[in-house]
Amino acid sequence: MTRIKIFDTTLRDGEQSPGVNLNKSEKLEIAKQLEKLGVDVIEAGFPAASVGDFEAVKLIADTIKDSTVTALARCVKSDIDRAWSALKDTKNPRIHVFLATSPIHMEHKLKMNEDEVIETSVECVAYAKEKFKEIEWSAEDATRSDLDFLVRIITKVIDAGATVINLPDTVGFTTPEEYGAMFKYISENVPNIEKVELSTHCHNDLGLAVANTLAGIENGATQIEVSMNGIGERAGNAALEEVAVLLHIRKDFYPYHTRAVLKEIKRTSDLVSNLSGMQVQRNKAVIGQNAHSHESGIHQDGVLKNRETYEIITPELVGVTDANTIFIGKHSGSHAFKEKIAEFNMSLSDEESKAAFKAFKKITDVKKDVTDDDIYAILMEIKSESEMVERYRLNDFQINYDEDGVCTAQIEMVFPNGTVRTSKGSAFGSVEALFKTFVSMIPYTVNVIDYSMRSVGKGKDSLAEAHLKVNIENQQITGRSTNQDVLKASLDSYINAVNRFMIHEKQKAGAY
Ligand SMILES: CC(=O)SCCNC(=O)CCNC(=O)[C@H](O)C(C)(C)COP(=O)(O)OP(=O)(O)OC[C@H]1O[C@@H](n2cnc3c(N)ncnc32)[C@H](O)[C@@H]1OP(=O)(O)O
Ligand SMILES: CC(C)C(=O)C(=O)O
Ligand SMILES: [Mg+2]
Repeated sequence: MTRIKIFDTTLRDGEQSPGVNLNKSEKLEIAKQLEKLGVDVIEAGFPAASVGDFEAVKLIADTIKDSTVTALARCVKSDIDRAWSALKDTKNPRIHVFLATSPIHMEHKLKMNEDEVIETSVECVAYAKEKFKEIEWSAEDATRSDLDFLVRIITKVIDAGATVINLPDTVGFTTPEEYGAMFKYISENVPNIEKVELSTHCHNDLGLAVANTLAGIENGATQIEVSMNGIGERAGNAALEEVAVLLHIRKDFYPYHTRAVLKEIKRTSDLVSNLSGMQVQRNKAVIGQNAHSHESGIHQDGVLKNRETYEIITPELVGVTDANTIFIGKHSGSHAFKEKIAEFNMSLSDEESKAAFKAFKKITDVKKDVTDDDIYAILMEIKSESEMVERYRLNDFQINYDEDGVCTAQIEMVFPNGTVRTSKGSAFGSVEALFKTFVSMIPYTVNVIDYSMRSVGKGKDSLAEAHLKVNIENQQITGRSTNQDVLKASLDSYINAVNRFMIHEKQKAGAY
């Protein structure tokens, strides 16, 4: 097994993501977590870029003990001096210098010819060698560079003292076959190549960053430059968590391993996402919210019988402790639904289970996220509909508005004991009048804590969904109802909360 070193560039290339700006204590916090994650090299920033970045690199360099700390510099003496001032007190200071080698960058950006690029690179590596033992030199835009020019310049920078040669796919242009071939060509044609370590640095513009990184590894790279959650310039860099988990999961096929502590992945990902403000997409490989969830009935049934039918990465492997592995939704089947019912510790007859599953499927057609609360409400509804459960039922209601804007509600209810009663009440709003009238008819003290309404679906015939949180006799209960009429949905959500309270009370008393 060949050991692959992880060079994390979350704090440098990752911070180059548009909109990301980390302060020095945030950067230190991330660096400490990267150290726990077991990364070999932390690229802490670009000290010449700003005073803040210089201070952050210095703070990280002075604090981190188990990882090498490095910083980026152009082939400019003052950049190298600045990097040295920031890094000199760390255990293994490494400088990372770079210069572009592609025709387009040399001609239009640097305005240098090939010989000048070689001379500048050699001079800067030699200058850096006066201070640093470890020098990484990057051929920026290597994948659009002439291979024989790369052979010439790499030979010279190794002679000047470089210890790591990085071949970046700066603009995410290459493909696995081509990137692998470049590493092979460089390994076979640079005469002094055995003196250095080869490194990948892949961008994700064509969605190939991880595949290209793997191709680099298969062709001689022993260091990979990656970032947490794949953040970085434009479409980002190869995602650390994806490559590390890939090498672990497919160790049957790839003879490589890293030092990454995989169970620290989730914590690191969350920290980077929170501090950078770059949210992780739900379907992101390895770490997205959906990465460990199964929604469709056939998959859920398989997973319930044996996780490995549809799961290659366990949530525990990457430190996910709160995975909703069986996501109950529109595509779920009865096996998964039964499993969910069991979580509520409620015994339902076969008839009741079938009715609950039918009601659940009906809701999934109109509601995007069916929560545990929704399922609980369905189960309560089913229970309360069964013969033995007494409950309040709405027969009819009316609202009248007078000239002063006062609303009067009239409600006709069937009581739990079967009697029918009507009552009236007034308020300045129709919902308030309904709530006030209903509460005057029941023997409980109720306080509304929260009431919200949202539309389900689109258009004028969309459904109104009312959510209510109330305190009944010192217990917090939620009520929910969906209807095309907002007032009916509101009143039903109140009645639903009171009925649920009554079921709770009966459950407590051991009635069922
Ligand atoms: C592929 C990458 O990710 S490279 C890293 C990119 N990261 C960053 O640029 C973030 C930090 N950068 C900065 O804060 C600023 O760009 C600084 C402080 C480094 C430089 O700022 P300025 O001096 O104002 O220059 P500016 O950024 O506008 O232009 C870059 C200059 O560096 C030159 N340059 C670019 N790369 C290199 C290099 N590797 N070595 C030497 N010079 C270089 C450019 O040709 C240009 O020079 P010119 O002024 O003679 O035309
Ligand atoms: C500075 C270099 C390594 C870089 O980030 C790139 O080329 O993408
Ligand atoms: Mg980059």
